[in-house]
Amino acid sequence: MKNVKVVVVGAGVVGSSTALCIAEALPNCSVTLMAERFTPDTTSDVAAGILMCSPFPDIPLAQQQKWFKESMKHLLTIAQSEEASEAGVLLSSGWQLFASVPAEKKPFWSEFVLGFRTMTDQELKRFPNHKFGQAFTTVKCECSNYLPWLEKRFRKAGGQIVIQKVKNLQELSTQGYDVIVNCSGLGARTLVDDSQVYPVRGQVLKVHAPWLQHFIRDVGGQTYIYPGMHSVTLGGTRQVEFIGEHEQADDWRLEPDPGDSQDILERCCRLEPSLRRAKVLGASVGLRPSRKNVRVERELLQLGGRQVPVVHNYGHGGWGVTLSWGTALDALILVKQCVYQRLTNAKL
Ligand SMILES: Cc1cc2nc3c(=O)[nH]c(=O)nc-3n(C[C@H](O)[C@H](O)[C@H](O)COP(=O)(O)OP(=O)(O)OC[C@H]3O[C@@H](n4cnc5c(N)ncnc54)[C@H](O)[C@@H]3O)c2cc1C
Ligand SMILES: O=C(O)CCC(=O)C(=O)O
Repeated sequence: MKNVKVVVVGAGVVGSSTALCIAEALPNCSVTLMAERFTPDTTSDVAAGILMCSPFPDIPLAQQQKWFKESMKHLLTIAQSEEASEAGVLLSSGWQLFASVPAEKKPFWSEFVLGFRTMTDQELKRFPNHKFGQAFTTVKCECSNYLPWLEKRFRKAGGQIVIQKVKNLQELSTQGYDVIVNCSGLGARTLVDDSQVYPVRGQVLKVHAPWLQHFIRDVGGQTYIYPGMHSVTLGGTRQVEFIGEHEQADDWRLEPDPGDSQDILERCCRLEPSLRRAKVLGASVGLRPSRKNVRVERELLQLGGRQVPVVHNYGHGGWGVTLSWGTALDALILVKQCVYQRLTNAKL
């Protein structure tokens, strides 16, 4: 008999990873993954899925390093196993370029990717507009494969799937859930009334260019070329304005913009001229669930006449694939605390 009912709201890469971690670690709990949209209709399905990251300003770097390291370890294990093709997880090598020499010559995650080094002058020659570059091997995670793979593993661990929009957390309490895990991404704006989460629109193109084997990322220019399993992803856009030092975004358009597509293709062709002969397969748009700092914490809420613990795990912005497994493991620790409290209180 399953003694504690846990519900995870949200089936993007963050919710699916979190639900799987809980289901595998707590076999005596009943775990339900509930969402309005599943793959292939989530923001996560739009992601290029490359493991890199920009830091969040107010979260200790050591914690962010741990998240990166855990995700990398998990995905590298898959990439090096016979599951790699089904899970859509592969190694990806290439270059990250800078127009001028950056103050920080190494990102905070440099020791967790493979073979991180500064590019040689010889390598930089083909990029005359860039003065500095880094070469390394990271992981690329194709969410169109990875999300169904996570879902399959979740079901195997005894998890249940429910397709449903949650109007408010009270209804989950009324349905008898003992612990609520909120992985609703941008949906947290309405679900938990968090106006700190905002959409940052991103558009990408998929092209057929099987001759490309290396990624190229222009850090300042928002331009990237990521060869993958099925196609090459070209990006990107980051539709956001700065009001003073604060980002402000109100672009909710989900349909691809032909002007953006043209601009992306132009920028990518400047970096990699062979793309002029590539066949464009399509364009897609996602709204990054951005927040100054990702929220991984728990609180106790009064819902429908009883106190219910809620664990939050949302607001990963442009780096949700990268941080998904690391933050899921931290959310699991918080869920374990809630379950422990629930069981010890129940005995009193
Ligand atoms: C163009 C683009 C490229 C990107 N590339 C990368 C990359 O290379 N690497 C990387 O790390 N990240 C990348 N990202 C960022 C990444 O896509 C996001 O950080 C990630 O998808 C966030 O995952 P999530 O699970 O939090 O949100 P989502 O994928 O948006 O999932 C949210 C889930 O919550 C559900 N939900 C919301 N509200 C409710 C509700 N009220 N009731 C029920 N269900 C609800 C939704 O239906 C959905 O299932 C990219 C993003 C974009 C747009
Ligand atoms: O920025 C990148 O290079 C990777 C893609 C991404 O994370 C994004 O577009 O948000």
